[in-house]
Amino acid sequence: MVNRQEEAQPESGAVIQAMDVSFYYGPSQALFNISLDIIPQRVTALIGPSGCGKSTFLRCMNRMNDIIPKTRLTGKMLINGQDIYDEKEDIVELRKQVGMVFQKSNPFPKSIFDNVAYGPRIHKMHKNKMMDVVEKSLRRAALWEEVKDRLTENAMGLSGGQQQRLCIARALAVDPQILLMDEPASALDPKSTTHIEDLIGELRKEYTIVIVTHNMQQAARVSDTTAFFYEGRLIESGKTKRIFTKPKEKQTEDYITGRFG
Ligand SMILES: Nc1ncnc2c1ncn2[C@@H]1O[C@H](COP(=O)(O)OP(=O)(O)OP(=O)(O)O)[C@@H](O)[C@H]1O
Repeated sequence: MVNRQEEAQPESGAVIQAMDVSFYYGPSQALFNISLDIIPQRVTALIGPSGCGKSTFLRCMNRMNDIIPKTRLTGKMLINGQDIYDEKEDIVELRKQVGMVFQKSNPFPKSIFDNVAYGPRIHKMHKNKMMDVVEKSLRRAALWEEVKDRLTENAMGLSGGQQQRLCIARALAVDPQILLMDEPASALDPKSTTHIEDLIGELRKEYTIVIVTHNMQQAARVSDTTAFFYEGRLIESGKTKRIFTKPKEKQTEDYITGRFG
């Protein structure tokens, strides 16, 4: 099997470079020799059937798998040319640079304001700047107008779609370069899903986004580049339009035409 990324070659250098990445949960190998360049300020969708390793690969990009005991990565994961698995890597800084949004929104049981201010406080941002950062982040997450008069209310009182946008605002508050999104809309109703997809369209102007999705229509709508995974292997990657219209590999074609998965 060949890892293809012909059209995906960046003009100006990849922001994330996976180089021959394999990943193990204890003795069980979940990823096999993945090499993929992620292009800055674009949306890259990771697609493939359940259990093919999409989330595992996503979590390798900010070392989120480190919290699972007995896991191991081989190969290299470079961000801006730096190996994030180097022993000198500062994990707190890494997670600031590479934000993450999960399938199930997970606001803290605190006020809307405190949710967004959480990261900036950890990074010791001065109190005077906090209100500006909270407003800017909520605006970027397209939530400000809905919550500006209730910032002190508990975030758990927001709707599911609002909670997910709050989690996006929380991730943006520390000014990341990259945003990882693991099925960010799969628990939401169609209207909230559209809202999140529109938001991704806006955010791609400023951030590099990698999104895991089960939903192929969603991948086709929101992403510039698509990478298809199958059984822990990267089968094919390239421009989304090409992947969905002229896949080169039979497994990709079978998947996008709904023959399996
Ligand atoms: N914490 C874990 N411990 C052990 N094995 C795991 C763990 N998480 C995932 N795996 C295994 O790794 C493989 C890849 O799983 P992963 O969740 O990355 O796939 P996925 O493509 O994101 O699937 P889904 O779309 O169902 O979320 C699967 O075989 C899964 O069982």
